[in-house]
Amino acid sequence: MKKALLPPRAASSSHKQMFKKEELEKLLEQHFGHSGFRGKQLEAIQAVLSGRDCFCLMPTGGGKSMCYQIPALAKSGIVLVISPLIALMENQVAVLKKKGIPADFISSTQDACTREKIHEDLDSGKPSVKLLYVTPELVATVRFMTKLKKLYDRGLLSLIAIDEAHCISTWGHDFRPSYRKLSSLRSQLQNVPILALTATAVPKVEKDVIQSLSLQQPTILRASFNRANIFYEVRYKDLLDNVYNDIANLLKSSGNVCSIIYCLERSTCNDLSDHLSNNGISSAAYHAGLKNKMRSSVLDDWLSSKIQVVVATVAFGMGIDRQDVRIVCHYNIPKSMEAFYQESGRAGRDQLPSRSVLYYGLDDRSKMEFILRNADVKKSQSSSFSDSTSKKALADFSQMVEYSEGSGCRRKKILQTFGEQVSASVCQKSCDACKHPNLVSTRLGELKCVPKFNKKDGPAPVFITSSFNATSGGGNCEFWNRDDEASFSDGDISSSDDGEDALSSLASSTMSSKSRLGEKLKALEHAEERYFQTTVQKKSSGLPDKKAISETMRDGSKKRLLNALNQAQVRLGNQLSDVEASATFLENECFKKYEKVGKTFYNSQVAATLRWLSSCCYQQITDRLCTSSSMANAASSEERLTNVTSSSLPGSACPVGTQSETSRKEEAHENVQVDQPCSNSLQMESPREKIDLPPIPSFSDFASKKGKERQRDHQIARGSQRKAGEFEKHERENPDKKPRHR
Ligand SMILES: Nc1ncnc2c1ncn2[C@@H]1O[C@H](COP(=O)(O)OP(=O)(O)OP(=O)(O)O)[C@@H](O)[C@H]1O
Ligand SMILES: [Mg+2]
Repeated sequence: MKKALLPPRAASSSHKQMFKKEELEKLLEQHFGHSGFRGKQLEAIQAVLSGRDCFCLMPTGGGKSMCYQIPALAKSGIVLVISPLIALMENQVAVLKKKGIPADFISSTQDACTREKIHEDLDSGKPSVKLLYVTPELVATVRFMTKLKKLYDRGLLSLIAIDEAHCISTWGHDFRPSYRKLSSLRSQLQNVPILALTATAVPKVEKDVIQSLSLQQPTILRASFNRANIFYEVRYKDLLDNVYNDIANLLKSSGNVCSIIYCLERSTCNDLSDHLSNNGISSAAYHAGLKNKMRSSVLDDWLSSKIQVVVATVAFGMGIDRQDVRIVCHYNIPKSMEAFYQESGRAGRDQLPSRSVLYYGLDDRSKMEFILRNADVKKSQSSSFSDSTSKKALADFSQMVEYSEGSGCRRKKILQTFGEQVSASVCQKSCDACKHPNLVSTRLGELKCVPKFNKKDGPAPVFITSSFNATSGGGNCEFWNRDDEASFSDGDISSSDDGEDALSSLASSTMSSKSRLGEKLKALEHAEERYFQTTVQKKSSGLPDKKAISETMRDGSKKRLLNALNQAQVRLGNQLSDVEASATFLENECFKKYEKVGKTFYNSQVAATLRWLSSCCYQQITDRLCTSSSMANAASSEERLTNVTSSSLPGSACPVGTQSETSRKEEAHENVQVDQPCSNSLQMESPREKIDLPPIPSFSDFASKKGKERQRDHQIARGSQRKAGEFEKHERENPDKKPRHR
């Protein structure tokens, strides 16, 4: 049956209704229990209620949602809220419903029946819903746009609010291609006011948002970005004995308060979370490598205070709305001040005193610079990404380096980055530099004595660890995730009706990373080569403390080797007699060889061994591990190693160091070692017997071998219909095992 149409939309005067401050305050009090408006809330609300477009810049936790929630209560009709994440929508709708405010969201995660009910309500001519949350993908579909136009024609659309509006700008730190599709809203729904909300204050982003959305003479509101309740602090990893312990102590001494620790890599999240749990701190890891169910349960546990600490990658991002987060730590330096501001801003949303602690490491700086320099490989397919974007990313990052390495007020630095000129008194001693200026400058002085301090423009140290998988674009490092919509899990963004778009962009993005793989490998190889040439040759006598290999690091390596050995067992279908002892043995090999030259070389050797384990055959492993009897000696040899001084290291029962050193890097290193003061002690570790062991492949050999294997698999798959059928069947039966684009 055809639904009765309401008269054409109410006169535009209804859009220009004026509301007094007192009336709006009453709504705020009645529905939300707040006594007064904050920041620019009142101005934003009055602007949109008077029918004007509005661009509203307010800090994280500043109360931007209220700018569209109050108008929804003040006026008839529906406020359409466009939001980037389903989790964010679900959260807000649940809170509003609890308060008795009619709100709903439409997403692919709902069952058909729920969605149908919402559509029926919208079509009814008198919808009960006041706030309707949708994703940008849904807005871009013809079906939904037709529905919106109908609402508009009936005068039932009172406001379009675009939350996290910076996602529309490629200059922002959270660009989402789907936000681009919102640019047609203005022309399709001409008289509805648009409210763009963001906490990203870079002037270029502001301009871009206003232009992209075609906002008409918008009211532009900018609140101060000062988060006065957050104490900012930087700790220097290179000056700490053990960063994990430092974090554990920080959390314990703060009374096990609600905290978030951001890490760059998934493996760090797991390791650090384990460490904290072992130290009696209730914590869990959260990253994209976990299954959806696991992630939801971690999030639920954290939101309900079952666990207090989440150790997460940036996957734990927008929309996390727990009010009482007291500490936000960054275990690795973020890529930009915008990202840092957003992430640290998740602390103290209840306005109570909170802390931001950034752990700054010189290796982290080099690593991030390397990633940013090579970011165009990952993003080459994006039309809007170019070389200059990579330069911009490096420039943005340099602000974080200045923040960390500067002795001035941290708060001032943050605010200045966002174009806010502030007086010296703004901080009120609520950052480490203002509160303990002498201590901060002493630490900076010590930092400058760390040898790698001045190596700013040099090559990045070798950091190709097991968790940095170049063939998948650094799959375990979630640095790119927030920028790469295709990388979100099904539950994060709406698949809506334009799934094909998402699929094609996924495919093209995968293609691009493959086609640029050679380039990336070259860059990696080049960086390694230069590193070995410059750093190793420059080495003078002695090993500075900071290069020493700690027990924690050794334990971490053993764990990684153990994992790799377990994976190798699964891959080869063969069992090793004692995997733990094998891992200990392999770690010992790395340690004995590189203890004298420091952790970078040690890490590099561990990484090479991990790569080797992922591609070698069973015979090669057993050869390298000598015999099972030698293995038995490994554990006891390790005990000895931890207790003896470096100069008295005994030779191992196994022929460590006798393998043919085919890795180019290792050869280079060995050659250089001849001139090193430590070479003698390394030579002391001469083998008892000579056995030719299989080579450890260099990173590029490893990657190209993997590439060839993939190509071969592909050809086989293409050549055999039957096999392809089987593969598809397997994929259907094991949906969870489908490769993710991450
Ligand atoms: N006027 C107010 N008085 C007191 N509390 C308020 C007021 N306005 C909003 N809040 C509270 O502040 C908290 C943060 O609000 P909101 O989630 O809207 O912030 P936001 O600006 O959207 O932050 P983000 O950028 O992180 O999304 C909420 O708990 C909200 O209830
Ligand atoms: Mg918000």
